Amino acid sequence: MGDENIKVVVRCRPLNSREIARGANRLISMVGNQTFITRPDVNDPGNANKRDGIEDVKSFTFDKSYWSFDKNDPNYATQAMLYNDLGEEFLDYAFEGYNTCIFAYGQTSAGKSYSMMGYGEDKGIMPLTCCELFNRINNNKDLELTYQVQVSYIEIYNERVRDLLNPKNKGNLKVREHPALGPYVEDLSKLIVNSFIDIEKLMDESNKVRTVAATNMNETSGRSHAVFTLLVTQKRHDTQTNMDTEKVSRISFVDLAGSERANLTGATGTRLKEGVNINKSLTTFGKVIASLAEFSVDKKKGKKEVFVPYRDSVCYFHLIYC
Ligand SMILES: Nc1ncnc2c1ncn2[C@@H]1O[C@H](COP(=O)(O)OP(=O)(O)OP(=O)(O)O)[C@@H](O)[C@H]1O
Repeated sequence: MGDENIKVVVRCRPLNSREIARGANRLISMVGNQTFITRPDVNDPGNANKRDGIEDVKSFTFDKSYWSFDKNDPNYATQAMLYNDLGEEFLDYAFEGYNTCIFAYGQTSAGKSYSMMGYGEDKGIMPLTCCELFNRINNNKDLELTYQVQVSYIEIYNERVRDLLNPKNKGNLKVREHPALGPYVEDLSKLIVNSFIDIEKLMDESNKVRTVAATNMNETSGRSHAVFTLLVTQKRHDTQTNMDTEKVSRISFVDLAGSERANLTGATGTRLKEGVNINKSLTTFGKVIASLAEFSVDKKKGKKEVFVPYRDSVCYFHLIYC
């Protein structure tokens, strides 16, 4: 985005069984922070004329390109590498009192849930960050400082907000706007947790509740956006002045629903309606990010206002302010 406050990274996953069965070729390669995409018909002599004047390989530059194509490759980017690069920095900012947010965006089966949550022993950035948060808290030697950690977990499905920590609350939670604090979800549970084990238990329970349905493209396709938030309160008691001060920061992890095209997924009926809502909110996401990027450029030129369409989707009205 060209803004030092936003980092954009990309990760390439291994071919899945469906792609291997189809005899799919790898079109992606990565060098340093660059990602290259080769045209699928590059070796097809029959298409040589069509390719005239069009690049065979397109290159894209990101803050970092993670190569996770082959677990046996010495350059394979592990979950720990992603955490070390991104999660550590998040925690540093949180302890300084800043709010941070990480989104995983990509089409279904791209590896969003793998990178964010992880599967089995391959823990993703979310659990690894939570684990290290408690390591740092437990290693705190400053006797004037105490911590409180709260978590909330929501899913946004068909533009409706649902509390994953209180699934009995089936309702459609309202996103409201506080005049000073900005948007918030009304009646959302915020549970106090005292250890990483507490968080693991909550995640396990709530992930079972998450709206997941198999599509043609991914057996465990997440059909909803999921937002897990850590609210960290640092309380300092100054023994000399007998005064208390508080620093509150928020870390939000967002696992977006797949950005697939409806015809590829074989979606009909409810699945198609979901797809339409998912794409609507992802289109809004694109517009919001583009407007923020424009704002960042215009701000440098002295322009003060750019319209950012947060309200076009309940998802971004809530998320972008996280
Ligand atoms: N970096 C990786 N290394 C190894 N396997 C991976 C990696 N990323 C993804 N996978 C595997 O690819 C499959 C699809 O990944 P995942 O479920 O994370 O996709 P997704 O983007 O969350 O899809 P959806 O939007 O449909 O929920 C999973 O079986 C996962 O284990």
